[in-house]
Amino acid sequence: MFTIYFCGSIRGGRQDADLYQRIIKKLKKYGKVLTEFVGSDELMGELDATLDNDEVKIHNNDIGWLSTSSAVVAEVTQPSLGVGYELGRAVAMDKKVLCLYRPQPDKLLSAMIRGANNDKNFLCRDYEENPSLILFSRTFSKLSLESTPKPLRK
Ligand SMILES: O=c1[nH]c(=O)n([C@H]2C[C@H](O)[C@@H](COP(=O)(O)O)O2)cc1CO
Repeated sequence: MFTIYFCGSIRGGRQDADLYQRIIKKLKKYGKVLTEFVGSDELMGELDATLDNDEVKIHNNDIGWLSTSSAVVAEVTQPSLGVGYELGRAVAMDKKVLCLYRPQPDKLLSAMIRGANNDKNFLCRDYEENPSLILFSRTFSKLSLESTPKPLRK
């Protein structure tokens, strides 16, 4: 099953939480979103309770999901240490990554994120308000095709 690890700011600031929820809803058309709670304070509260509000458990649980994910999608407009950390770990795990950024003068995107774009397995894309399904379908068909093993020639 195609699984997606979605990253979005939590302690970095929740002003884009509704947007995360809308993105997650669209992502669910392509596969299972492992971190649906990032768009919902209610789901996050439930998960935190299952993990005893223990930060080591939260961290290890997330890294476990990250390592099993087929692709990582991050909304990076609202700066977040946790999202930056997840992206670094994702690159180290050789994951396929899509970063989504809404350009704005008071929230400039880190060069460590935009500069990681290689138009191959780390994509960084600017967008306005709602990322289109076309962007996801292009990205995921590219990412999933690339990760599909090719049949061996006889
Ligand atoms: O309680 C949490 N649970 C959790 O899964 N995270 C992960 C998911 C988010 O993509 C990312 C947000 O990091 P931050 O809280 O530094 O903004 O970290 C972050 C927190 C809080 O730091």
